[in-house]
Amino acid sequence: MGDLEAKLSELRAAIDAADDEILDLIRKRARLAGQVGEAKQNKGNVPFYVPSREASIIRRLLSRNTNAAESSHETKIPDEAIHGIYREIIGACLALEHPMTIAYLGPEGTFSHTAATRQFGATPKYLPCSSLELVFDEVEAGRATYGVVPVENAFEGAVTPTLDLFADMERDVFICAEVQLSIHHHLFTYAESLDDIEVVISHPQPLGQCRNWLASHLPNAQLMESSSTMRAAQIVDEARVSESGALDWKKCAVIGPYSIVDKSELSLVQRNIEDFHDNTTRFFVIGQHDSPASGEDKTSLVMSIKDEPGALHNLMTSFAGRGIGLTRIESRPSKKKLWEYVFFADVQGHRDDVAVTDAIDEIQSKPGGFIKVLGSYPVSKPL
Ligand SMILES: O=C(O)C(=O)C[C@]1(C(=O)O)C=C[C@@H](O)C=C1
Repeated sequence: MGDLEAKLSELRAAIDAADDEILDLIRKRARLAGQVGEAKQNKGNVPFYVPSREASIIRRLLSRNTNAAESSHETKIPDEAIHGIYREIIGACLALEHPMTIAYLGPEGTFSHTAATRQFGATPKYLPCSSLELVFDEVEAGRATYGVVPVENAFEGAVTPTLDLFADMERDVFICAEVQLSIHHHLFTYAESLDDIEVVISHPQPLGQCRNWLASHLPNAQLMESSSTMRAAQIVDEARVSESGALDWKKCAVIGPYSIVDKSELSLVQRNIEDFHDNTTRFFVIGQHDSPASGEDKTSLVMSIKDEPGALHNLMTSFAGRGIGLTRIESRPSKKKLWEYVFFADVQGHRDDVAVTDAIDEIQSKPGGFIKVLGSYPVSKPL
């Protein structure tokens, strides 16, 4: 055996021993989480999923990892890796405590699916839904334990169908976590060259997020909207199989995630066509409860006030006067009266914080004031 082989086999034996220890510790962790689950079960009506606790665990480990790298002068294990490893471990422990079904805008492979698996790992059962409305329905009916829905893109703005579902006062779901996902779009087609592409199909958000690229590379292509990116790939594949002629599949292209390569024979012809390379979409995890405070939280609200000059300013003073920062404000038509609006706001802090509670109470007491707390949840970082 050469020197290299001898060295490698010694190191690999040490890695095997380390892996054994890691596995034993994961098993120990799962047993402890199982005991937490039993305690909750005995108490009844206590959520198994606690986003604030998960956020605290991950924040603590990220800072421990940074400190360990600094004090040992070793290369730091990237935050994304620590995050991914622990999300997977915690997700497995959670699913052992209680079976989880996670609804998302499908089919499999959409960005919503990726956001869901980033949050809950590979262990739960995933339930693809053909519309955002169905994701809400599944959660409300209890057929899904949680749902994952896109809420806004950093460059394209609000996912308005999601906001409209939250604005529906008949809906009874809470936001319990947020997930921020880096988004890269790719172009897929059966066409021989870009010159042959006449139709580009995707969800309206990716079409908007690639607007400049499309204008300069496919200026004459017709843009066709689909319910999701993966559905766009299915539409072209269905046209290819049926040869119905309704859609000339050889002249179509699709914009979507890399996962299309696993689900379709479409060729990936152009990578990273998003207009902004730090393109990020924010998703909400919805469920039948929100999250306890984690120490660094946001609260999402939907509100309205009497329609008069300065109405929005009047709403804002309740927060600003208490030093509560706003991280997002969005308006949507109320759909009750012409030119009347509801406002969506994300504010810093938890709904149990005195300042936030006071601001909410104050808005409620203003003439025509209405406010619904959609949920408080831990602040997340883009991944
Ligand atoms: O601490 C809890 O309440 C648990 O249920 C344990 C645990 C974990 O694995 O650490 C699992 C799921 C929860 O979402 C949070 C944490």
